[in-house]
Amino acid sequence: MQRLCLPIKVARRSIVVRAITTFRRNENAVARGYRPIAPLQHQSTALWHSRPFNRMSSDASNVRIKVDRSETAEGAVSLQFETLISEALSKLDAAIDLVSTQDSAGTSQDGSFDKLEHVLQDLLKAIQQRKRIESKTDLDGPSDLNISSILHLAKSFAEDVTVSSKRQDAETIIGCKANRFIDTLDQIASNQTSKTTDETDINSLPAAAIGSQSYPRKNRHNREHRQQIGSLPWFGLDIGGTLTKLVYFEPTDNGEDDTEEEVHRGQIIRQYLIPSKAYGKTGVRDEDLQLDNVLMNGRTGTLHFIRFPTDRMIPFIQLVKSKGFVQNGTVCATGGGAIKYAHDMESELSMQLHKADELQSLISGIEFIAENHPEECYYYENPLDDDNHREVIWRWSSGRCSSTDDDYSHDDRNENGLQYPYVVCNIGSGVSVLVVRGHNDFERVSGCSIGGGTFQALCSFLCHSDTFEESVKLAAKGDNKNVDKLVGDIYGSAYDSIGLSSDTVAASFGKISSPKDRDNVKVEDLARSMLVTIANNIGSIALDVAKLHDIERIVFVGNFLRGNPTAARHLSNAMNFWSKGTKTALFLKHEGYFGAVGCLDKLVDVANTDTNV
Ligand SMILES: Nc1ncnc2c1ncn2[C@@H]1O[C@H](COP(=O)(O)OP(=O)(O)O)[C@@H](O)[C@H]1O
Ligand SMILES: CC(C)(COP(=O)(O)O)[C@@H](O)C(=O)NCCC(=O)O
Repeated sequence: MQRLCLPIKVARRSIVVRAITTFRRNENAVARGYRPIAPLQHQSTALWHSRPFNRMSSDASNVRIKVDRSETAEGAVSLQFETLISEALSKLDAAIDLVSTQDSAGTSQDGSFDKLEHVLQDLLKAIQQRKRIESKTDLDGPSDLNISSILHLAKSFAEDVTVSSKRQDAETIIGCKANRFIDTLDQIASNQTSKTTDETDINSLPAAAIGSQSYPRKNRHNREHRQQIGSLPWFGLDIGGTLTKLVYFEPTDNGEDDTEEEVHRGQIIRQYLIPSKAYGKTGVRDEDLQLDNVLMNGRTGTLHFIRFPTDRMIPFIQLVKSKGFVQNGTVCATGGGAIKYAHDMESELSMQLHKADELQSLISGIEFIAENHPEECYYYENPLDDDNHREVIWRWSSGRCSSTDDDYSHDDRNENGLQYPYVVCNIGSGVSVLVVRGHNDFERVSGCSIGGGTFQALCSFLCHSDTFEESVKLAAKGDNKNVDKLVGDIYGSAYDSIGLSSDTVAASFGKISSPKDRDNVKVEDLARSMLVTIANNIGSIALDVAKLHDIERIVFVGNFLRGNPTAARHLSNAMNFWSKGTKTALFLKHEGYFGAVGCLDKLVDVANTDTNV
């Protein structure tokens, strides 16, 4: 297999991307049966449309490219792979050329960038912040929405390619990513072009992803596209068994096509939400999790993260009604409450709730945040060492092993990042365990009713702790060894022949079975034992799944982990210990918010199809 490399050279307003491209020049491509779909102005590279590829991407398995050497001749595999890469990189190259040509101020002039990722990030910023393309260029080119979207995709694609190329199975992985990348570009292209032509077949469109002469220059924000995906404001709501998570997308781009009503309602929402971090007695905005400059459904904005107990859902609906937050807006909801409260919400708020599947939203949300927040993921070093444990950022997408990450750049674990396949273990009220094999390719393979809800309920009964936060604090102070019976308590030492150290828990709560123990036990120790019991149980289920499916990385999410490093450290230790270091426990900073983000990110799908779960 040829190895993919992306040496990037940045000179004054000229960006050269070199990679494996079998036909970067028109003649070669034509000779191989491909036809240009969008010759670009001001640049040497045309966009190429690959009919074989498009057939593949529209078939039922379009989320995965199967490069199966046993069924496919080596040459055909390479050709297919090279075609994908070539096409993707042509588009990437085209996007870069297009923007660098148009960006006359040249944000990439300083010549100091040596990584594609940095170049693209700056170009993206240039587009988002200054909007110069829209007002000052004389090109009848694509809209800023188009360019931003393409750059966003190009950026994450380029990063993915850079990282994936280091892996042995790079061919398959990059094939998948290329497929997804091009699919999405095609989707953007058809959204863009649908307003100027009745043609829906992408192959027949002269004005594909970028470089078209036929885009109208007015209405660049593409009102039709916006209407398709729902009016502002955009809210994602995950109504869970214990907590409701609300994600609000605050647009920060110029929004020139927003209606007066959308602008007005946005102001009302911002006045209420943004100045405060707490709403009533139970609503909280997690300001530390706020994400700025996020591109979502073609708009740039800030994501705000808010939560409140689900048992406050009815008062919440009344609040939303009294403030008039969502009239004509778009609310996408997931979680069990999206079904349970659908009637109340729709009738009280005179709106239609777009419902999305909880687990699908969870995975979409994880992947969306992965692309937008390079510091999202971390793991623990020395998890149970009170003095020396350390959270280490696991760069799983953008910025992985960037030059700013010297500490980790030689660490293989970081270079791998979060790539398919991975296991997700969601610890909410209950627990779901999923295997994620690729984009849109996941399966819930296990679950367990002993989860975050169990922890808080038992702490409430046994330790009289009224809140989750109090229970977590108690557990952090306690010592489970005073409550749990250890291997050492039974053997007097380790049980070496089966690999059990003397401090391994042999029987949870096993030391407090007599009445006298009961009287002496401290609530902190009880809370800690509860936490360890639950974490070990969940860890064992997640690990079994990882072993069964031969997957190395296990990502733990859910609000049981919110402000609860003790639990995360125990989970980490359990993974290390029981897998003998072959599996890694990863944690995500937006712990319980992925479902809400995912259903918001799926705005296009849910608004169009009105998914019923
Ligand atoms: N403020 C809180 N109130 C109640 N439970 C909380 C709180 N913060 C974290 N938790 C923990 O998070 C769990 C709920 O997690 P979450 O991911 O929101 O799941 P769900 O969707 O089932 O509500 C609770 O069972 C509890 O263990
Ligand atoms: C039913 C649920 C998906 C609901 O999600 P949650 O509100 O707990 O986040 C989850 O609680 C669960 O998977 N429970 C475990 C069910 C079982 O497999 O035993």
